[in-house]
Amino acid sequence: MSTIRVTGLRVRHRRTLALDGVDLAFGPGVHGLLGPNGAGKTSLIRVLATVAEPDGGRVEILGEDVADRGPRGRVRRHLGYLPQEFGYYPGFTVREFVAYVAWLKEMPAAGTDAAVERAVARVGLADRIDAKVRTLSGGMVRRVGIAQAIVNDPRVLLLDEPTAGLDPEQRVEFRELLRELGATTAVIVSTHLVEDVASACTEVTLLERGRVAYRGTPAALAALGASTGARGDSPLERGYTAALGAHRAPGEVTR
Ligand SMILES: Nc1ncnc2c1ncn2[C@@H]1O[C@H](COP(=O)(O)OP(=O)(O)OP(=O)(O)O)[C@@H](O)[C@H]1O
Repeated sequence: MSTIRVTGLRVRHRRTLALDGVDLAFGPGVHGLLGPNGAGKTSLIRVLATVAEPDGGRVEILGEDVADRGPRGRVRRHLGYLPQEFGYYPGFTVREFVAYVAWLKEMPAAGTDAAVERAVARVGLADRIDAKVRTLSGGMVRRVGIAQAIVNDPRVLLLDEPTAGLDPEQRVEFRELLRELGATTAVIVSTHLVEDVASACTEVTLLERGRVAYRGTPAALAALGASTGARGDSPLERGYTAALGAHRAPGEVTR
């Protein structure tokens, strides 16, 4: 059984069809979500995070249909979510903020202190745990965002552009953490950086204008680029361009 199963998913924002009948399934592993601006990545992640309701289709997470309130509440305890724009309380310390999220996720109070310390240590901020969030750099705040997403040891972890704002060293560390988490968790990461996909992802889903343009391993995507002679500075970039080109109507201009 897949951890996440999405069938015929449709999401509309006013006149824009952000997701147009998407069928996808995800199990444990690190799943990279790629696609041009406006492809529908954030719309998909928000529906999976149960913060947005779809306009059509079905979303099952951990075997539960999240359209129903009861199952949705149960599923939320097993979700971790880092939105693209992540709101936090600057006056809280790292410890207070992550503990607050643990409380929101209805974690049993007894284990919370240890879980908060563990999550903060995993993102490399143990020495700043009692610092106020407002005193941290942008990259560190991003790591606090990741800590709050993993504090409940989620079975489904949804990260919307988590590497934005991280420096190269932090990115390398973050990818290691992703690989570790992916061993047991269904991790879905949207990113514009093909390097994130190359090194950390077990599978790639490429969205384009609300549809799935490609699904496969990073190696298969890179191979696609090699066989078509598409544009790009790395094998994966060439694969990305080739997959988009194949999905678009013939003769259409590449954005
Ligand atoms: N609140 C909104 N109101 C109107 N249109 C929206 C809204 N949110 C998204 N859209 C539109 O829906 C489409 C999909 O947007 P979405 O943010 O899901 O794409 P994305 O792949 O995450 O893009 P990006 O890479 O730029 O973050 C786009 O055409 C976007 O303009």
